Amino acid sequence: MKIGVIGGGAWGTALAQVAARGGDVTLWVREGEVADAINATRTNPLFLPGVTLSDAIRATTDAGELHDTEALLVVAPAQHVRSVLSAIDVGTRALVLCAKGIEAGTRLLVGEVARAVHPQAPVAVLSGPTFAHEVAAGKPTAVTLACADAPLRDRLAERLAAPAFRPYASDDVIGAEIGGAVKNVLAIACGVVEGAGLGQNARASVIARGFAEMTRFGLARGARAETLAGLSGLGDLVLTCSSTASRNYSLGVGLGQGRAAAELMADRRTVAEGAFTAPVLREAAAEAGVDMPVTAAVGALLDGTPVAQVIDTLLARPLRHEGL
Ligand SMILES: NC(=O)c1ccc[n+]([C@@H]2O[C@H](COP(=O)([O-])OP(=O)(O)OC[C@H]3O[C@@H](n4cnc5c(N)ncnc54)[C@H](O)[C@@H]3O)[C@@H](O)[C@H]2O)c1
Ligand SMILES: O=P(O)(O)OC[C@H](O)CO
Repeated sequence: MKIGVIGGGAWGTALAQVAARGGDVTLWVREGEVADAINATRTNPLFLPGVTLSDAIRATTDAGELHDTEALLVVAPAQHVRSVLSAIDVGTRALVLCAKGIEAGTRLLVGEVARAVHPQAPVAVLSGPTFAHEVAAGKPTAVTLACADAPLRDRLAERLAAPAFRPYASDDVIGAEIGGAVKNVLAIACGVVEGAGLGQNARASVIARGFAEMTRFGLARGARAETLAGLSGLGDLVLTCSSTASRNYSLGVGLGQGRAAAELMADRRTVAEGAFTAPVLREAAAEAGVDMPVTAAVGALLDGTPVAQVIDTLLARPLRHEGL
């Protein structure tokens, strides 16, 4: 199975490196200088510095060069998945969504966006605790690979698997997507706890209560609890809520220090998906009648509400039962 990768950021490049262990890979990238650097120097200095890429990866800015691939890993940022996919003749080839987020305006998960743009294409989701630089370095990593079509899922898993890259099969596509989208917002919240100096107890509480709200939202959208408690949900939540290697957590640290979201987001070339997901997740939760106080707090901070006021509002909420 020849693999195409759409998106030459850190994660697209790392996944191209994973797929290149099993054969040739065509990597579509948006920036000409990134394609040139990959083909000429076997590096992506803009988005994944310090990694020597496989000779089996060919980078291009011409989506037409994806024509001979059988499956496409979609790794553009969530807000750009629609425009990027609209420019590609996908047909009935499998689309493996690897971005984590919810589209603003439509409130669609990226898999739902893919189905809307290419209704003939089968959809899978690859998600989990996966810092790109660790995957590219060959460090042991496990992911959820969710797809309703079991034979296709097995073929994809066999094609991408390696001793240090273990896909775990699931048929809960929506659950895998919701975990990845929501954890980015919760990672911002954990960064705020760090930036505001609120302590380790508070961070653990945000992880646990954040997981409760991820689960409430997921169940309301038809996800299964076991998926949310797996690699793509709790696993990724723990990773990104614990490390400044997470762009979302780092953004939260800045917000917690009282810096403005606009200042923190200005001129950045890398994506912190939680900043785009938080407002749309807040809307989706309200629409579904799901209480998501941590998400609401992150949304308020991104809107410019002072950090002390946001924390006071969270802590002043009425006492409640711990269950969902
Ligand atoms: N980096 C990771 O460790 C990691 C791991 C798992 C999942 N992801 C997810 O993968 C997705 C891509 O993230 P990344 O880390 O590879 O990106 P990145 O931050 O490394 O790079 C930014 C990407 O955005 C693209 N981009 C910018 N403007 C664009 C536009 N107008 N249209 C289309 N593309 C545009 C750039 O070409 C580049 O590919 C995100 O949803 C992210 O949450 C990232
Ligand atoms: O750097 P972040 O916060 O975008 O996290 C990257 C991945 O999603 C971790 O699994």
